[in-house]
Amino acid sequence: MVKGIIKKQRKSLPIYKYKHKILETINKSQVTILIGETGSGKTTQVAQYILESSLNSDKLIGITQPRRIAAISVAKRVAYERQSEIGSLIGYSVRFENKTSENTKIKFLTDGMLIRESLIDPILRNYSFLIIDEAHERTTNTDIILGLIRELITQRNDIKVIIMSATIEAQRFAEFFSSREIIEVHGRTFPVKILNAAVPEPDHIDATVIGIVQVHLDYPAGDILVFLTGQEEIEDVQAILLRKRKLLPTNSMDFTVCAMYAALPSHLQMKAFESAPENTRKIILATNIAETSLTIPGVKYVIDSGVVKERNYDPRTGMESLKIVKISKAAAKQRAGRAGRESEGICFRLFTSEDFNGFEDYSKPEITRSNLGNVVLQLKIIGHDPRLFKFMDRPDDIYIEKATQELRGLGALDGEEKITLLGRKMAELPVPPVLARILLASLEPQLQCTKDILTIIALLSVENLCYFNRKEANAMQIFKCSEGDHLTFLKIYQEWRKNKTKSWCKTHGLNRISIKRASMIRKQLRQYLKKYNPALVHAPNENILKCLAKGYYMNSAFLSADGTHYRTIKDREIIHIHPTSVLFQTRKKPQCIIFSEVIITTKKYVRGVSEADYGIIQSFLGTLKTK
Ligand SMILES: Nc1ncnc2c1ncn2[C@@H]1O[C@H](COP(=O)(O)OP(=O)(O)OP(=O)(O)O)[C@@H](O)[C@H]1O
Repeated sequence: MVKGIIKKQRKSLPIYKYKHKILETINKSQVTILIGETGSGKTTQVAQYILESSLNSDKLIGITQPRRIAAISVAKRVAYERQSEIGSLIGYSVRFENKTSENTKIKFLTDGMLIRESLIDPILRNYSFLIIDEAHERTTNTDIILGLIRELITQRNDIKVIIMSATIEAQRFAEFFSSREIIEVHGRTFPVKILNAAVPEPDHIDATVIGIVQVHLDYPAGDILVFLTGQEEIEDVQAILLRKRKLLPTNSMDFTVCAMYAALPSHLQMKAFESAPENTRKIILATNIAETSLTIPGVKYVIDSGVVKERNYDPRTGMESLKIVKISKAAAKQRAGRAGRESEGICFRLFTSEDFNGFEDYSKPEITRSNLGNVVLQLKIIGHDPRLFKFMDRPDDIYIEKATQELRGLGALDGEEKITLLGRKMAELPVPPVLARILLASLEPQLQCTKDILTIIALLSVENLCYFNRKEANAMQIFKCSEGDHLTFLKIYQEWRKNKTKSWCKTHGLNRISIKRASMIRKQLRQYLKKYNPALVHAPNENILKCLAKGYYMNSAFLSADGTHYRTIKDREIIHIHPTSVLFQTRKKPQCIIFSEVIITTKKYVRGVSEADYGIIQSFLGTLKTK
């Protein structure tokens, strides 16, 4: 009975009509470009078509996704369609979680995981088919994969590649791979009506809350998926909605709220896929991680704020900034595409149609605006020269030069830019090179501070550890350490370990979800370092600061003579300590600081700030000059 329903549903998808053509093209061409509207069935069907055909071999069909939530949820869906347990015929592999077995034939994985597999086996001999899904998203990892595959097909003529995208950039993908095989799949499952705001909304959060309440009160049953920019906004909107829930008319339907953002533990993200109790509407507050590939059962309405948080790196100053920017037309279409998957849907856009016309067609590929430290490190390990590597969109030379310089400074590359043993060890760790360097420095016999550094790195890997904007207490101030934020983080964690209750977190202004996630990351990082047998003992603060300086020496700054600001040591840029830092209002400001990140708003602010070990900074900068 279930099998019959599934069969019928699969046959009803627009892509089904193209099955024969797709298989024929894959058979005759090494690279196929497949373009199709959202919901046409690309993600769930193409790998199954191959599996069911005579093209199938005893090797794997790999299908990549830019995000882990998509890889997991789509794998589960395909396993369901094949009526098989997840992890057997259909599996997935994402960072820190591998659900595959000897029997696995279709493997969903994040593109980051496929890069990790390339580090070990550059010709990816376990695969006979590689499907790159959502290629239009152009994440850094997708772009590296595209470049690696371009190289790979010259070495393996037995591998077939399918590039899948929802947009008309097909021609560019085809040119990049010198392929003439483009298939366009027309049609979508169900129509989605688009309703635009009549006038521009001055505040996207207010507009979102009003929009949610209106849809809830005025529209028939069906869940609502809402796009916001980040964890903090999601938590704020969640709190407002829960307050408003008490004021709802008694005759109206109830609602539940769940969240979906990258820093939320997987099992909580997956809650969005569970159906709400009877007569209750599910409202899912998500970032753009819910933008592509996902089918969230029950969702009939999408509310699109029209904005996204974008990370940009400036190689001239070495600073990274996070800004809320308008989304692209392609992203708006993807967001709308999350409705209309099980039945007709509506997308409420909190921007006018004129606004939409002014959006860029696509957002700029991430690789052209990111710190390339990790990219250069990974390419070096696979054996590519980043300066000659064929990127689909080449980052400016300065991005590669800066990353190479940084890696040399960190000791990952030698004077001739060859990868060092330290560099190889750094690449094994699932954190950016600077943090990997700090973790490895903590193992040095004269520092021996791995226990504490693990905690600090884990806490730096989560967002919004403390609530700053609320009237309640804030853990940073309660556990303030005069040496700065990193040791304050450590103290917070140590205190939390003694008392992990919800109420303790609340009275200490601590975000429980974030600290629990940090604890999980800490455990996983500890696993990676296990082979070095670290002495897991507490270390003096001085050692911890020395260790941090070894990674953050490029992010160091001196206090100005009048004590009002700092200037970065490398580029003489003026920076200010962010008000959330414990060093913001301190009476005696350190002469020299290191910092974890820069936030550019009205001024250039630095966050995650600590007193620096100047001796170490000086010696590191010295080595950089002599190289
Ligand atoms: N978990 C699910 N539950 C119910 N239906 C699903 C599920 N996953 C997929 N579907 C159905 O299969 C259709 C095709 O989904 P699929 O993800 O393959 O499309 P797609 O073309 O890859 O779209 P997109 O690019 O938007 O991800 C959906 O529109 C929906 O009708």
